Amino acid sequence: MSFKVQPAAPARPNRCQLFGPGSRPQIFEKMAASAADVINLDLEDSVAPGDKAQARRNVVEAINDIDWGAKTLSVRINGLDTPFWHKDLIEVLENAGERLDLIMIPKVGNAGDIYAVDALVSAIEAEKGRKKRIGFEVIIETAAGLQHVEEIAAASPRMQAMSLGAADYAASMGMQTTGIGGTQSNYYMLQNKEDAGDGPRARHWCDPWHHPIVAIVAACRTHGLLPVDGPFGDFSDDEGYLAQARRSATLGMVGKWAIHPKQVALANQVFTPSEEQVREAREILAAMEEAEKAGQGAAVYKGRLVDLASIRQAQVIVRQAEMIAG
Ligand SMILES: CCC(=O)SCCNC(=O)CCNC(=O)[C@H](O)C(C)(C)COP(=O)(O)OP(=O)(O)OC[C@H]1O[C@@H](n2cnc3c(N)ncnc32)[C@H](O)[C@@H]1OP(=O)(O)O
Ligand SMILES: O=CC(=O)O
Ligand SMILES: [Mg+2]
Repeated sequence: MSFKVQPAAPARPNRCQLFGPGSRPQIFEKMAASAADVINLDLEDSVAPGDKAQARRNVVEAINDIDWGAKTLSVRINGLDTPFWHKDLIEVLENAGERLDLIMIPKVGNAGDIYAVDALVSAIEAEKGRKKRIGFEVIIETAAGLQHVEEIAAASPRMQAMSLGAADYAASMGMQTTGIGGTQSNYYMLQNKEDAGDGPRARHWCDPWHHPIVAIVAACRTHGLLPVDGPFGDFSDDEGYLAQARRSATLGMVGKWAIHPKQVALANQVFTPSEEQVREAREILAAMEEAEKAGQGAAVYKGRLVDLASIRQAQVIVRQAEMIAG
């Protein structure tokens, strides 16, 4: 470990973030009744430009009037390249009560973007005498955002989480796809001609999201934020969603967005450590306790090596399970 100890991420469940357009108030109560840990009321890309003003009013009313239970409540504002973002902040923060937890900033390109939002939010909080400090979550979904991911993670003490926005990321990178997340048909390795012989050549699909996911996880873990996987657009493909979520969980992400209510249970399933995973982690901790008593730093568990690093790995799973159980 470096002399600088890795800071802990916020200790709150973030397995699923359910999105809903701010211009569709009919679904807000359904969002509140869902099993998502985080609710994102959207003022950005799911709201048509002509509906932005009404959507702000809907969102303020929903924050003030709906019982959101123990959920983390977030509003996604418009990007800093639009004429909407400052009014999103002013109208929401001047009129919504203290129930609001987070502001989500999309298309963040560098730490200066966070600084600008922080300055405006701080001024409104001070003027209105807001008691609870609003936290920030951001979406890494542009080439610049990926290049500056670490400075963005470190940009403000308000920062709590970072998501990968696969749709805008693909557009910004010039990727040849209209799919939102998941497997991309043309991104594959082809078996060597020689190895295939006379038979058909096997294809192995690669993961085009691997690099940004790892970059986001590393930046988040370095600065004590929650790394989150973003949208999976084809909500008729449960298996595809599960596969994407499992890859993200394996790489260290703590949750994934749902852009349809049916995806909430899928995210919760993947990002809640299973009974089997927790049992095995506890057994490893017990095996290491025995090893320590015997004056050993390494032991054998189910025929494989476990050592002091295994304690840290097992603790990730046990702590995650305990935090979710409350
Ligand atoms: C891709 C880049 C991004 O930025 S993603 C984040 C921004 N996008 C969004 O917020 C979109 C969120 N999702 C939606 O607006 C809707 O789910 C879309 C995809 C349009 C589908 O809506 P719809 O055609 O009504 O679906 P459906 O008939 O299958 O609905 C079944 C029941 O569920 C409800 N529902 C729908 N969406 C939500 C939601 N987001 N949260 C909570 N409930 C939702 C519907 O009202 C319907 O309910 P009921 O069965 O009639 O009672
Ligand atoms: O905002 C999300 C995205 O995928 O774009
Ligand atoms: Mg986006």
